[in-house]
Amino acid sequence: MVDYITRDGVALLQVNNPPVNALSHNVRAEIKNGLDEAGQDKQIKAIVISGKRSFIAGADITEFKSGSYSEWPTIIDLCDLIESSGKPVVAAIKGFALGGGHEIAISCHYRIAHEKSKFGFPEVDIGILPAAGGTQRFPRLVGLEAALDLIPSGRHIGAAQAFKLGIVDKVVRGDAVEEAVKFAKSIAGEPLVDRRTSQRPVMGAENAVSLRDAAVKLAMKKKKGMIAPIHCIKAVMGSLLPFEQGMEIEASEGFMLFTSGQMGALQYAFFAQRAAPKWSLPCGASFKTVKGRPIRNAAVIGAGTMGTGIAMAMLNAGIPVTLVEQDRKFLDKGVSLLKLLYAGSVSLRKITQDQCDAILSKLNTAVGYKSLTNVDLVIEAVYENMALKKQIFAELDRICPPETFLWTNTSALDIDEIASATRRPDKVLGTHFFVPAYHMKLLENVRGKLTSAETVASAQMFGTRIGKIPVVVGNCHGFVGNRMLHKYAHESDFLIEEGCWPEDVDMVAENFGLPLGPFKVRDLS
Ligand SMILES: CCCCCCC/C=C/C(=O)SCCNC(=O)CCNC(=O)[C@H](O)C(C)(C)COP(=O)(O)OP(=O)(O)OC[C@H]1O[C@@H](n2cnc3c(N)ncnc32)[C@H](O)[C@@H]1OP(=O)(O)O
Repeated sequence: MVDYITRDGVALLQVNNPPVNALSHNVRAEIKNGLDEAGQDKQIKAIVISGKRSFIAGADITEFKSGSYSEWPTIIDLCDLIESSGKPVVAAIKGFALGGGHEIAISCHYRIAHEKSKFGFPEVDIGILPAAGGTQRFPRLVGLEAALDLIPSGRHIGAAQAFKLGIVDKVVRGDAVEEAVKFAKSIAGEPLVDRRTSQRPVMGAENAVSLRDAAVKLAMKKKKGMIAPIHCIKAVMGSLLPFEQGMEIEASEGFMLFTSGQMGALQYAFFAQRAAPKWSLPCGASFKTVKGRPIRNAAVIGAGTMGTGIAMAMLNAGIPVTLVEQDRKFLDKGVSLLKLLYAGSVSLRKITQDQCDAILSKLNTAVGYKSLTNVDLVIEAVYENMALKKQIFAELDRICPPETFLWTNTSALDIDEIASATRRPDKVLGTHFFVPAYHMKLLENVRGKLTSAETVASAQMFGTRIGKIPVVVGNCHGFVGNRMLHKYAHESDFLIEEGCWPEDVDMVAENFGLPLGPFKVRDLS
């Protein structure tokens, strides 16, 4: 799990724990053994810590449930051992240095990073905080302001920004490990006293109160209903005290999170999101046995809210899209809406004007279906009317090549009945997008009784490609998402009958953490 390699006076500890080099208990134990061995070997003058393929993506999240995250040696122990090492320790970072991996990196005396590496503290999104000294060392490395930005937000940053902030000492284009070994040799024997992060002062302390208040305000807006960001902020503020006292504050803030229901729920969601795209069918076919067909180009029928949203989701992923309407007036309206949304993204600086132009260059439009003779996929997104959908599918079946997938965006209609209008029911599937389709992550891929495994595999692959979390569901009224939503909607309606105002119901749901309350969602569709 951790290879120990010696190179001309340098000990290289290379973590090899696929898929993401999480710091499971065995890994921690082997890192500690490697540090001990290197410390005792008189021939070794410096140590490099790296990861095979990628650096370290953090603690092993499964251990927060099992409890073994707190078994000796913990990540706290490792960070202390690394920082107090008498021989220089250099982190060689490629890929991800996240969470506990980032904490290990900032406990090293130097950091050499590949230009494409990524840094972050995503703990907040799984309901905890960087509890291995991250809330204490990070402000000492980058200053209070940057720490209050990056720890409560969980945002990843690239190597260039990490260098600007002082996280990284050198950014390299070539092999970070080779560069780090070379660098480690060059600094062997140099004093380490000013390289120990925990011994540094925190920059920006004079503005502590205003920085804290701004961070709290932002966290309450951006991570509504979540308790972890506030505990992160409190722990970071503890860094203004001497290091040991700050560590105690980190531990007590961390304790409240490690025993919270939110931690359990967010970590359940972390694994559920990764499990959802893995599908299997009663016939035995599964994501392991059946390969999907890549979608090279697509058409969307209907330029309303759903159709334009779906087209945008595909355009964002670089898939050329033809947006189709029966009437030029509706088509123009849809295209204007789509352009307006992209212009909004440019003005909010989410994308540049050049990126916007490149995206829009992949958009074609058509009135009628005649031009759809060379598309891999058509997604129909007209309003929920069975007769209309069947008529469209019959026509698409006549015009599109026999291998073209014909998928329908429906939230409730019977996929088998729609498929019966075609001679290719094996290629028909329901794609239930959620409003706004360019943004919402969930995609229900609804399997009809004759939908083939290849079609399911292709829809799942397509979903992942356009940045969704695709889930295969059965063909029944309301599928899964709307069956759940119906209960939620009924309860919201009962509250209105009992005298609440819709805006009050929305406010409670939003304070709980939902981006939009139930009545605002209904207004959208
Ligand atoms: C008293 C002691 C106190 C100790 C305090 C400890 C403080 C430290 C806390 C932490 O470090 S918490 C963890 C922080 N890190 C993260 O949250 C990173 C999570 N992972 C990711 O964001 C992504 O996986 C990635 C690294 C960006 C890679 O993304 P990619 O899309 O390439 O892969 P995934 O599909 O997400 O993951 C592949 C595979 O790996 C599993 N996995 C990922 N990260 C972890 C992890 N940290 N622990 C355990 N397992 C992890 C993931 O579930 C996937 O599994 P499979 O679905 O393939 O089975």
